[in-house]
Amino acid sequence: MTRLAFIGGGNMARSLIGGLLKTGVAPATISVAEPRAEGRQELGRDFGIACYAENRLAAAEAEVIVLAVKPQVMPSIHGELQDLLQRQRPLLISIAAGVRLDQLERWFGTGLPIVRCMPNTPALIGAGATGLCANGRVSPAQKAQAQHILDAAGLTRWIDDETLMDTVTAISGSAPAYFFALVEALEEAAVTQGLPRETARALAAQTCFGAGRMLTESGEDPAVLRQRVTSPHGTTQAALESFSADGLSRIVARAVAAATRRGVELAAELDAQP
Ligand SMILES: NC(=O)C1=CN([C@@H]2O[C@H](COP(=O)(O)OP(=O)(O)OC[C@H]3O[C@@H](n4cnc5c(N)ncnc54)[C@H](O)[C@@H]3O)[C@@H](O)[C@H]2O)C=CC1
Ligand SMILES: O=C(O)[C@@H]1CCC=N1
Repeated sequence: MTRLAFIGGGNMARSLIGGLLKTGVAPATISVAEPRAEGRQELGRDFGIACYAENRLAAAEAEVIVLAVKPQVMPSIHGELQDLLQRQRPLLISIAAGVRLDQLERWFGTGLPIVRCMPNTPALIGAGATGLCANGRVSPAQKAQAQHILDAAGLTRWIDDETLMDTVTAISGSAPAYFFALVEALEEAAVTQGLPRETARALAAQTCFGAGRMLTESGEDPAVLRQRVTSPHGTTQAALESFSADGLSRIVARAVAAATRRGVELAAELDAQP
């Protein structure tokens, strides 16, 4: 079985590890480096995996290393791993938003096989969505290996043009938060009208779940599903007309552009570092 190390044991590493274990991957094949003692304790307790304070200890013997630290931390971790990486030549998988393949090659070594990917937190329950992009050093077998790891987290799609990875981040990496925000807004609106909060939340959350399942399981166009809810001159039409009058499409397009731009900026900020 592939030996897998995570550098950084935060939210996203938890989500990916949770997804992997649910598909039957043995806990003994996964190790994590996490500087926070509390984080290590939680990961060990929840998943039964080996946790280390030092990156080198977690990465020792790994065939695949998942870089799961914040983009700003990425340039600072290569020093401690460099000789190990040159000796072991593992497949590196970065999940950091914005961080480009050429930056990873510069920091970790130009000869290394590297996959840049963008998963999302529903990976924790196997319902994630991940875009992946490989550098020229990644062999077909390693590509399959990366896909296998991310398939455990849910749906995967390869992206040929790396510049589109920031768009992927904007429409799936960050997007669970958009749906959570919509449910929060629905809940608030219902509470304002007098519905008990618990009832409002349960109804809104289940509706989000149901709509998501219909979208992914029916194979039908979202517009068709929308039309089926929308009776002529009914309640849904009234709501959709209100959304339209307030410029929902424009609001969403602007938000996606802002997230995409922020991905590009994150990489530029790292380029600007001494
Ligand atoms: N949270 C999300 O929904 C998603 C996050 N990402 C990306 O995943 C990466 C991690 O994000 P999160 O898990 O949300 O952040 P997080 O802050 O929860 O996790 C990062 C972990 O790295 C640890 N860390 C800090 N310095 C370290 C070092 N020198 N060596 C090893 N570990 C170190 C921190 O203690 C922390 O537990 C980011 O690059 C982010 O862009 C990608 C997709 C979705
Ligand atoms: O907000 C962020 O920067 C990270 C990347 C995608 C989701 N969370």
